[in-house]
Amino acid sequence: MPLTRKAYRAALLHSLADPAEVGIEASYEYFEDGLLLVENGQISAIGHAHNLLPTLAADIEIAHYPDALITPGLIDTHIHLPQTGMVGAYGEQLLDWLNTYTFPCESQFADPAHAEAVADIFVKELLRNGTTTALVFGSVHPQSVNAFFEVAQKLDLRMIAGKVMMDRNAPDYLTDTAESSYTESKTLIERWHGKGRLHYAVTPRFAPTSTPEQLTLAGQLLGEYPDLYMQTHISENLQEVQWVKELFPERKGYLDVYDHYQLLGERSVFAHGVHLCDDECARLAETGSAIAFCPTSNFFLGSGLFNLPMAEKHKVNVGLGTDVGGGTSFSLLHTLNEAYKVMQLQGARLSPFKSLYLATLGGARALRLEDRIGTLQPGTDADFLVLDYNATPLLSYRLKQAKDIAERLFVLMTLGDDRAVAQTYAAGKLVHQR
Ligand SMILES: Nc1nc2[nH]cnc2c(=O)[nH]1
Ligand SMILES: [Zn+2]
Repeated sequence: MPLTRKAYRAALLHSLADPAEVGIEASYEYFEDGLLLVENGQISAIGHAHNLLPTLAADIEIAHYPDALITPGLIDTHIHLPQTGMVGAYGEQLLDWLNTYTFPCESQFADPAHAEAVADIFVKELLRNGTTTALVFGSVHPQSVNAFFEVAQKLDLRMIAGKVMMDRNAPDYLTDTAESSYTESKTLIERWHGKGRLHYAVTPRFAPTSTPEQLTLAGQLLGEYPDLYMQTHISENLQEVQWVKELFPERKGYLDVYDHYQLLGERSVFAHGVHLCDDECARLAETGSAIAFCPTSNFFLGSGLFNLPMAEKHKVNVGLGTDVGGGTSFSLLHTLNEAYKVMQLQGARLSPFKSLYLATLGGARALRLEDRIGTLQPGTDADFLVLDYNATPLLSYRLKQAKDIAERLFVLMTLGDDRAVAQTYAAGKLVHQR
């Protein structure tokens, strides 16, 4: 294969570590006039332009963005493909919202043509918003995952997805059985897991919609293949938490249900966790499990405020999730704007560098992919964004008032959204151009 090589000159910013662990200053690296060298889909060098330019071959192509910021691609650790068409469903909290809007909307995925059409829109929307990796819920229908992976494979994206397992407490038209969910998941794993940059996630929707038999088989699947992911929901809404107590009275609490069925582990991601207690956070940390923090969804569905400081205290890995369609935006920039307010309402702060971490390296760590994505380190996949400082007149004017990169970053998160994403690159290829 011929060597492809290209250089990108711009301001460059990436996380090096969690600010909660190393302090803000040691948590990031910033080059005001930086150069990123990409070779064969991977980053091969990063540094100051004045240091790297003299080392480049004379014929190398250099893209220069004097008024833009290059960051790693954003990582969405929780989103639902089949809810693309129902963002903004009015008036309900979680359990009624599922019955009134979500299940009927997801039922449309019985039609493979519908699944293909929505998968196409969904992936375009991810890339338009600068999301290069997502952990994705399909519907109960295997074709939802097939359609998604087909699109992702064509673009050589690093993506993780799974078919929902759901064999009770949902309409008959949308349930599988413990046995069928096992065999259908297995077929999808055989077809997709580890193909290129694709990974499979065993996906029991949440404890109330799975029988003990189904949860047992989900745990069994995880033991059968290496590096499989597990994704589900936990402790999002108080009525939901109460319902789980009634359905599983023999268990200590919500997390203990999943623990009992061996669903915790280093590649397990639990969405929301708004109402988790200290002991549950400690157990998540002990097992290396992660939480997806989904602020726009928690506001929209009136679920509550996620306690990020508690997760930090226990050293639980936390990523950021849009949770579309309970969440209201595909934009992780917009999601960070809301995350800041979640912290404000609890008398805490979310620094711009912690925000950057959550949307990039923190997400990568939650997914155990930090050696591949989430930074601009040499040797990692060239998944990155060009954020345009002049995307809108207000953004442009406001950024000119900003004194340093911390303030510019915070303004990008407050005023920025899909409009700020000028280009998205995946494995070194341009996959979105605004
Ligand atoms: N936000 C959200 N919570 C859930 N809990 C179980 N299913 C869902 C879902 O689709 N969205
Ligand atoms: Zn969700």
